[in-house]
Amino acid sequence: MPDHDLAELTDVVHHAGSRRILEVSKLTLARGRHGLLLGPSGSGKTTLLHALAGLLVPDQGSLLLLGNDLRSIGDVGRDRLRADHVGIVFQQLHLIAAVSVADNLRLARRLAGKGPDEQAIMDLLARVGLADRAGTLPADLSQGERQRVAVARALVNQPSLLLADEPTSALDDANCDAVIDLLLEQADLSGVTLLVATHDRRLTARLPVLLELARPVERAA
Ligand SMILES: Nc1ncnc2c1ncn2[C@@H]1O[C@H](COP(=O)(O)OP(=O)(O)OP(=O)(O)O)[C@@H](O)[C@H]1O
Repeated sequence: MPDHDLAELTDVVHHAGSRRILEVSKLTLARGRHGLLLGPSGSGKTTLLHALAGLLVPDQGSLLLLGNDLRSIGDVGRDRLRADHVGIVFQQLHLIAAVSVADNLRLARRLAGKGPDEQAIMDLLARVGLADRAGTLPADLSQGERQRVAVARALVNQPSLLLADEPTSALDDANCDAVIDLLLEQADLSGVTLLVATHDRRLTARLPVLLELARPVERAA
């Protein structure tokens, strides 16, 4: 694979209506360099994660993912790139409630156009401590266990980049540490680069801040 950065954003701006909700002059993500995207509530962290995942196209600027210009490759190209290279642990997790833990991982593979790989699915569930919960519905798990499923699902397609949106903000210190331990351990085991979007400054003790977003009111109109 060519030796380019994982992602490179330059002069990215995005609006919701007439409001400027994201402004990034420069962000480079290098392979293997885990880090934080830090900013207060409403500063555009989720918007930026969605842009990196090709879920939205920013109004202005350049956004390269593994050397591919996300602006010019179209919806199908962005879907393909995301399926092949990006895993996301959403803030609200978005597990599929109607199917089992293992089926959540199987579905993620199908949606990415990949065949079933039962061994990989069971290995991942074992890695996050859920080998014996494969047949359980998400509703019958604790919140911490559901988050573990979401991490396993985000890794099941062997992405290059693992994005996690506010994974710790509602947690006490011990659980905050446990979640960041989980993400770092699993990212390293999978050889994935981790980017955590958060307003939780406790995480600065664990990961370098790669980009700090300003409060919306501090941004130029
Ligand atoms: N589709 C949309 N329509 C209108 N406003 C939006 C839309 N998406 C985001 N916004 C606004 O853009 C700003 C940035 O939102 P975003 O969710 O990216 O921030 P965030 O930093 O992730 O916030 P939080 O930490 O609270 O999740 C917020 O003020 C939000 O209300």
